[in-house]
Amino acid sequence: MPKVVVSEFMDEAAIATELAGFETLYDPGLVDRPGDLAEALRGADALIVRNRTQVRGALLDSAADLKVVGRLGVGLDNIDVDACNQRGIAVYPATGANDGAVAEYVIASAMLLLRGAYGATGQVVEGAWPRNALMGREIGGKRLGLVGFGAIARETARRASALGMEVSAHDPFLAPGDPAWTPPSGPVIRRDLATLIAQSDVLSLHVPLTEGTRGLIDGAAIARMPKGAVLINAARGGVVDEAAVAAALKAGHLGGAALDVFDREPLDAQTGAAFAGVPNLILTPHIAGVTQESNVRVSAVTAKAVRRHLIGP
Ligand SMILES: O=C(O)[C@H](O)COP(=O)(O)O
Repeated sequence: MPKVVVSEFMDEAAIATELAGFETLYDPGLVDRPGDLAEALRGADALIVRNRTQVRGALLDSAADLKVVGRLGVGLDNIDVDACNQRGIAVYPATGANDGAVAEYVIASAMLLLRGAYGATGQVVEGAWPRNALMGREIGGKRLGLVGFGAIARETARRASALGMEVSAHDPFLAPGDPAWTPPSGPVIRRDLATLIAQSDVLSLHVPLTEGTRGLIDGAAIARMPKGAVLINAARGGVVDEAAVAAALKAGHLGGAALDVFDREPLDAQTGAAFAGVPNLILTPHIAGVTQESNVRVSAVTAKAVRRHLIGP
């Protein structure tokens, strides 16, 4: 009977249905107990993780029988894919299963930050009526710039087009003639990165963290964004210079920012302090891709992939 270890949270119904008959250890706390995880991986055929379990080095050494890693998400920066390949361990990301969740997060953040009307509940309760101060902006007619135009960015573009945004994107890996640039929801303008940064009212990031994308949106890039623009990072921490975002919000150059991902997760006292008192800022704990619905989809896709790999269709 194949042995499966799940070291972070997933939908338990997917374990019950897709991994029925397997010896499955589901312990979402294992990610924080490396010794127990190493012990659990002895003799394990499969490991299922989210984005916190570091699948590399010592962990792989403790998992001599591992054949497959299921990733409950799409980012692979917590997995040493080359080392897995060398050891003959297959890696399955849950491609496509959380696209809609991230796209909705981006659109919702853009609307909240442009409109700026939703932070006044306390004032209204107290009898204030700050109508002029809360006269925000509409999303319709605004220019959305997508840095990276993969599956999540395309879902974001579809929703943005429906809301009347003009959508542009930069993606050096996507050929100019690729049909993705002309989806049924309306054409997406292909731009170089500098133009995209300079001509977007809302700039949203959709790239993995690589040597090529680390620090891509630094202080200089932010300075080239139009005054009042909104920046959204639901991709990976490290792509954006967090201190530069805080400074640009404080200075009033950026009109708003939503950060779901950070260089260091969770924030510590020092990194958190950098954001204290910064206006028009939404911080969320790497949750853009995680909804009740996407958790069900991602878990099912991942458990199915692991099952197929171990025992076939
Ligand atoms: O890479 C992803 O899909 C997102 O970061 C979500 O990952 P998670 O499933 O580990 O939360």
